[in-house]
Amino acid sequence: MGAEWEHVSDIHVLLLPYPVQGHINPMLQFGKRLAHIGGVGVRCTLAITPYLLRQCQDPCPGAVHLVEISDGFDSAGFEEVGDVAAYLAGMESAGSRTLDELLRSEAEKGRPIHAVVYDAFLQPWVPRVARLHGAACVSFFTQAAAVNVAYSRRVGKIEEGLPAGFEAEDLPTFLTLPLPYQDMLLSQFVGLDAVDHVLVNSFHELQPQESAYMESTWGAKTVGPTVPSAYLDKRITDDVSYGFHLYTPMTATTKAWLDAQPPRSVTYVSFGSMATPGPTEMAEMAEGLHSSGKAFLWVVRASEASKIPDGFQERVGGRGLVVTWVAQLEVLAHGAIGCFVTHCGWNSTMEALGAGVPMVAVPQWSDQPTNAKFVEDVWCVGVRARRDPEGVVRREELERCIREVTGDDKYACNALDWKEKSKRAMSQGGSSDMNITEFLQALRRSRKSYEAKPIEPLLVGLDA
Ligand SMILES: O=c1ccn([C@@H]2O[C@H](COP(=O)(O)OP(=O)(O)O[C@H]3O[C@H](CO)[C@@H](O)[C@H](O)[C@H]3O)[C@@H](O)[C@H]2O)c(=O)[nH]1
Repeated sequence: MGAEWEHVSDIHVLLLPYPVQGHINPMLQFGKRLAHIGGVGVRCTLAITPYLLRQCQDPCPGAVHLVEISDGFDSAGFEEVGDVAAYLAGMESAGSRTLDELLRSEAEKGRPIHAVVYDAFLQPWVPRVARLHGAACVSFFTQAAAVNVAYSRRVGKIEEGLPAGFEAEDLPTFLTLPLPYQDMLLSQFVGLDAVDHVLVNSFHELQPQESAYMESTWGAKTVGPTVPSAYLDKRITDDVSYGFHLYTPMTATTKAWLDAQPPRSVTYVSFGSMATPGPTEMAEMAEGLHSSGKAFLWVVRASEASKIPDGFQERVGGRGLVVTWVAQLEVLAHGAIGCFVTHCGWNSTMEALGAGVPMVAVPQWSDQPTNAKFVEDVWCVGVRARRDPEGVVRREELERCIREVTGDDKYACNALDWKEKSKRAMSQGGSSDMNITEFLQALRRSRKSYEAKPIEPLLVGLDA
């Protein structure tokens, strides 16, 4: 038993994200917060696939320890595997086996895992294994409460009516997702009544009705936004980034360029870590940015770069900077940023709210249309770009949206309001802070029953 691990009240929490950037960030960040609030008595360990561990060149997970878990594809990323069904099946079988090994080996090392916080996308196979080891099972939702509620009611799969004020285009895409994804989204709720805790990366005030519904149905608690402390409450002094970039951020180039721009003059454009807009939409976006007349910083991942029109950078000169990845939180917090053209991934959406930056929403798929609906109509912190009959956001439309958001102060004012509310939720006594504290207290209480539970052989549990 190591010297760091000698406290009678010690709790060991294993964090198990779905292995993509937009799911690793919130889970790792939650672990850092838990370790900070829990103090020396709480150890947090994040389990990551070997492939992603290699891809992240300089991890800075703060107080969180990193360990390996396999998804069955140790030498290839999800993009190389390509086949969604094969990937998800491989992840379940290799993941179950290596999770079992990990839980055993940590117990043998004298630091047994008392709780497994796992991505809701990994329901129900993670709890099946975790329970055999007597660990508390904690399902962690990385998407908005409104989206989770929509999926749980299968809205979009069966026509059972739309929520008030919602059009079909505002719902999470469901029927257009590949079948294995549809199954995964519905599986989030299979056996959810039986897990020990349900957490949501959001804060109550953002979607009060939907958060209350999740709380009354599954006892779900909001614990977000899981954004590094430096951008919110500033309680964790060295917590300045997520600490697990899967792509290398071009921080120095970006900062030098932004520093030279006037306040609130730059349009920041990023579609997160997964979106792959078609070549036509990318070309339209390029022309829309050009014709908006504003300076812009555009993140185009290396895999998407071929879709940028030839000679584009030369044509726009110093007015635009195209980069392959940035430290997004730093960019959003930079005074030069005036608006954010975003695909409305849930992390990007909450990061923009937390930074007080208004948005132009260009949702692509999955939960993003619903997030865009909230951006435009509920929080009024931006506008949504509309697609033409061919399904493309044209240059004129993008230009119109950028001009609207940067030309009317109401969007920036509303965004600044949400910045304060985000900060308050995570500050001492805020809604999410209290939920995290209560969660920790519950783990401390349940540690006793953990000690009483015998570990069963894995095969019995998996066959059941
Ligand atoms: O140059 C960049 C671009 C992005 N990011 C970060 O990458 C994350 C991206 O997350 P998100 O905005 O949620 O987008 P996706 O990567 O697309 O996330 C997936 O996961 C999310 C959470 O489930 C969903 O909401 C999205 O629809 C889904 O595509 C954010 O934390 C960003 O700060 C960077 O650090 N640098």
